[in-house]
Amino acid sequence: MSLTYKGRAIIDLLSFRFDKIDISISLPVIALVATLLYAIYVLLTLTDKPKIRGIYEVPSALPIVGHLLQLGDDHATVCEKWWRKYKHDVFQIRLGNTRAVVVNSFDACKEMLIGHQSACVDRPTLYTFHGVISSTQGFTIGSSPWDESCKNKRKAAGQTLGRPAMRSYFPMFDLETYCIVRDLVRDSKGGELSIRPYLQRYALNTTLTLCYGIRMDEVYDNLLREVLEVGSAISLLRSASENYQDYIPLLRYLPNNEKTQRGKSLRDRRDKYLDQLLNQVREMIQNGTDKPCVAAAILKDEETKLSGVEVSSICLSLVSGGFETIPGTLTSCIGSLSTPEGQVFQDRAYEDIKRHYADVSQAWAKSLEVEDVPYVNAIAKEAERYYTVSAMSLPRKAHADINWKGSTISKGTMILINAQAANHETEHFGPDAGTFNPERWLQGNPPEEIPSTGIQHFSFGAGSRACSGQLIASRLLYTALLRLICSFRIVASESEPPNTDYVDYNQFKSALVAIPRDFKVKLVPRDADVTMECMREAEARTRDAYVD
Ligand code: HEM
Repeated sequence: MSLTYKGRAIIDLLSFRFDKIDISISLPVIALVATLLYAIYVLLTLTDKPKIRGIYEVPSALPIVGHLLQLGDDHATVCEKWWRKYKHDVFQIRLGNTRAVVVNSFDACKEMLIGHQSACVDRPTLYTFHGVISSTQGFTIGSSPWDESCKNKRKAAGQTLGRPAMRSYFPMFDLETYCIVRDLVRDSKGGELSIRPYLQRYALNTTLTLCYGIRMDEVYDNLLREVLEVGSAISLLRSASENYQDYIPLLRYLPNNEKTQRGKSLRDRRDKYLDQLLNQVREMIQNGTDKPCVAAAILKDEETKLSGVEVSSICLSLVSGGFETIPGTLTSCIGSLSTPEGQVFQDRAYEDIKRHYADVSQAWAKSLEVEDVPYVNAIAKEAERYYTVSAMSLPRKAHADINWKGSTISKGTMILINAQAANHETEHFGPDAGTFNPERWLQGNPPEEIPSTGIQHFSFGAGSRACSGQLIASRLLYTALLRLICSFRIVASESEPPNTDYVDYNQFKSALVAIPRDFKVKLVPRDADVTMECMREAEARTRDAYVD
């Protein structure tokens, strides 16, 4: 076969090059350049932990950034897609220089968080959140590495949030849920409104009362809005996609580092209101008007071995633990209940409440003490599952080597729990896992709760670092839902309806805790006289309970 003119020219060119190169000099040079290039590549792909043998690594990581760009804003959804695409429910990825193991399926989350609970009890420390923002008030419990101080703080928080303490909070639950209904009645007047601000005040007042014995009566109180704004901005700075400098150290040294500056400014604003709250407690102690609360107990030196920073950290943990998670879950739950399908659930819940109690007034009073209306419990549990407000939970770190099906996840490796993926796994929850359906938790007619065996969902995490506020959270959800359902039929606005997609309802997917998109509802009174009577009773019960 004869070569074309072009082919011959290429061969000539190649042979010319080879003829001219002195092989004896060029080989070491080529080897050196190759080694250098390889060394640079290794340097740019270096991680805190070496690749874990036997655990699938998601392909196409880039030098320096690893998988950060591919993960985008919505880590939970992207990781779920990778699980389905590559058919590995547990895989490893690179967040810049940090190697992380991502756990996606229900069974794998359970195995990791419960089966290996003592080995994954640690939390990672991040440059911006731990180094900049938390430098003055200490780490919150949820971001503390597993050490003596963390154990003490968890113990102290456990006493405040545990079952025995719950009884003393009945007046607070009563007052705060009464105030939600009171202000909704006052402000709705047949029109439409956004319910989230009322629920934010509810959650924040609860934790401010526990920590400082202080509450705010106004939905748009300045201090209240400042706490919420700063808290949300900090939650955003904790996310990997918003804050590459945590994983790409070089970025920390850029001049005019905007993330560090923002972190410092948020820290200063937070210090200011925390000091203000603590000073108010000091003043109340001096005047003899202080309420039983974490800060007063510690300031009065009542049997505590905690340092000043630990006290701030506990208060901060409780305030930040509840202020977005509770309103996020409740607001989006109300969104689902307000749709035409959701209104059926509301009516059935209302029937169930009336089945359990002689009248609505008794249901209001008892909702503080027990969660015994199955339909309301089912709605709360479904809201927790469906709207997984902390989609990637709080990051964990291996405290010891973990033997994961024959592979070793070495001590110090970051572990990410994809709670959103596990909570919507069709293999576990059935084909309607992606639908808001409280009745999945019920059986029979009249409805009874299906007896719960083991872990129900991963919205509160699980195991040794599970949410410390779970008990109080479920009471807060239950009481508010019961009182709202008894008082109103909640109907979605036609012009500003809720987004009820379990991913898209969240306007900031990169934040640690979801912030639901705005929507409006119309509140149709079920029986205005009965609601008025319930409010009068609650007002009488809670009068003088807490200062404003
Ligand atoms: C619907 C409401 C809530 C949700 C969905 C929620 C969710 C979570 C999650 C996912 C974790 C991490 C668990 C893990 O790593 O396994 C956590 C930790 C924590 N939560 Fe909650 N939470 C809620 C309400 C609350 C409330 C009301 C408080 C306090 C008043 C609170 C206090 C805490 C604390 C202190 C931790 C840290 C535990 C630790 O690291 O040892 N949470 N929460």
